[in-house]
Amino acid sequence: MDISSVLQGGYHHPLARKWQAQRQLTKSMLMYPIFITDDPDAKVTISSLPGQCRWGINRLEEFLGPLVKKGLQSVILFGVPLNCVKDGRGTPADDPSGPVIQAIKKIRELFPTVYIACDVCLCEYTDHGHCGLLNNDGTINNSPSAARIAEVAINYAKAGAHCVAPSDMMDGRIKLMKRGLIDAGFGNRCTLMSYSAKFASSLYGPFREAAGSAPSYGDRKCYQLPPAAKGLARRAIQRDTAEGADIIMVKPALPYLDIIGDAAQLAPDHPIACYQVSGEFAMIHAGAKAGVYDLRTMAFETADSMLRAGATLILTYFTPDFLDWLEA
Ligand SMILES: NCc1[nH]cc(CCC(=O)O)c1CC(=O)O
Ligand SMILES: [Zn+2]
Ligand SMILES: [Zn+2]
Repeated sequence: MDISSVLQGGYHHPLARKWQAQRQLTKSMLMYPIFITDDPDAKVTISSLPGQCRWGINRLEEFLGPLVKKGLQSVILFGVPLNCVKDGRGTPADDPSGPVIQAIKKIRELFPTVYIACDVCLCEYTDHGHCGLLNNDGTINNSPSAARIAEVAINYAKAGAHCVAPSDMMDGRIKLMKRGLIDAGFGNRCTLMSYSAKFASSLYGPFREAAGSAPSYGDRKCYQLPPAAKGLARRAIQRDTAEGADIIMVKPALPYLDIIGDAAQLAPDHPIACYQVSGEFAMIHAGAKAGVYDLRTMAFETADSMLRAGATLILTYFTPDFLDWLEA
């Protein structure tokens, strides 16, 4: 054989094969999305998300304690209010006695080492289920929506969140939120992670069931990106970087690896996050159950693809599994 023909042959040993990775999955790269509901004693399984539950704040010690022991370092909170009165402006989102603010305080008290991010959106809290405030004709009213969402984020920061992550997709929200955080004294105490390139995907179904956040009419296509919109995604990444986002996120992850690559190229000095969403998680489980592949092998293959594309942080429901698998 010719010298220049040898490629894989030079890396025959498993360790040498590991060195081919530019970046390897570590526990610090994992952020675990968790659902907090307003019945403090609840532990309710979410049938569409294997192994995941809605938790009440009195159960957080039992839920997170074993994971923290295994090396869990960060979570992102989603509120699932079932007993509150929803309205047009999503008033329950930052109710001081609501599940998110209560959970921030509880987790800080129980697990001071855990980094707490909060998803910021109104869809779980509005009576119409859309992510912002509406005009009379039912369309999204962008500016008051962005202002209300920034207000919610600041209240999460005040409650002790280390990171706020707006997933609503209103234009201009990052600038408003960064300004608001600085003015409220959180300029150096709260990270702003933007869901910059969030696509109108078919992969959010299990989440909407888990969070009770499906829109009561219409869809989210006016504010989330069309799946084919590479240019818009690139512009959104550049805009959010300029508006003060500290972390850029791409969501979903697996069908949008090229966008993760674009983000890494457009914001090379920022951490790049990607969200392996509920439908991706359910799909990987379904395939494993059908005997298409081994669950663990496939989970690592998808995570590796995201890191290879340029991600430095992965939001994934596989976090508890990865904590076990990375131990072995
Ligand atoms: N703003 C709501 C929100 N925040 C995170 C997700 C999806 C997360 C997942 O599917 O795991 C969604 C769903 C949506 O936009 O409809
Ligand atoms: Zn929303
Ligand atoms: Zn959201």
